[in-house]
Amino acid sequence: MSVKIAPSILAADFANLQKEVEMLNTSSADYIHVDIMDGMFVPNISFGLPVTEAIHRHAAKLLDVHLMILDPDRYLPAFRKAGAEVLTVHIEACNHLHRTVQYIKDLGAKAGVALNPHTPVAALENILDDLDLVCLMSVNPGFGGQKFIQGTYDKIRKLRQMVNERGLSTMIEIDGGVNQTNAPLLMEAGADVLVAGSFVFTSPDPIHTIKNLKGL
Ligand SMILES: O=C(CO)[C@@H](O)[C@H](O)COP(=O)(O)O
Repeated sequence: MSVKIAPSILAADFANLQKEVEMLNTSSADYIHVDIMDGMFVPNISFGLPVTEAIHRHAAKLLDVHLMILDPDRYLPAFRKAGAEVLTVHIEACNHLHRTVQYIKDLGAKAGVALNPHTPVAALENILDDLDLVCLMSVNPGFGGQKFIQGTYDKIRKLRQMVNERGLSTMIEIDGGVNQTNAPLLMEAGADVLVAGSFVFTSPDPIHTIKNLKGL
């Protein structure tokens, strides 16, 4: 099975958001990755609920919502209502992660947990069995267009081993600095989903770029 691609809408032309979403609808993308930044957990503010709801209104793809916000429990029902199919919270932003993950599931969404580059995959030891997705950040979160951190490969291999040993179907998602050069290596290391922002949206033909990233 080919890797899933989740173009990050953060890199889209916000002045033509409907057009950008419609373009993704015609592509082989599997999800639309929606980056929510609060200016507190990460040093940037992106957009929030009304924009997510507007993306959902035009999207034929599932929304993979990445909450880079402190105390995300406050907003989980609202983002679910706005169209999130996957809700991913940061391990570094949750005091009671197990409760947060159950809350996401109770809302009927798939539960994801993201790890910053400095956080070891061993931190997932007691929560992994409950997760639908783990997002390994391959850049420090907050901005698109950053350089891929090489140490990510080792984290993917370790996590792939944990997932396989437990017989889980938890997806491994890689987020940040993904491009045509590292995509095959990320797949080989064990990634299931690749988030790609600037590489897709700054390319002359995003539909073709998405197809290439998938290895089709
Ligand atoms: O969450 C983030 C950044 O915090 C990512 O989703 C980026 O938006 C990916 O963008 P590129 O690195 O592919 O440009």
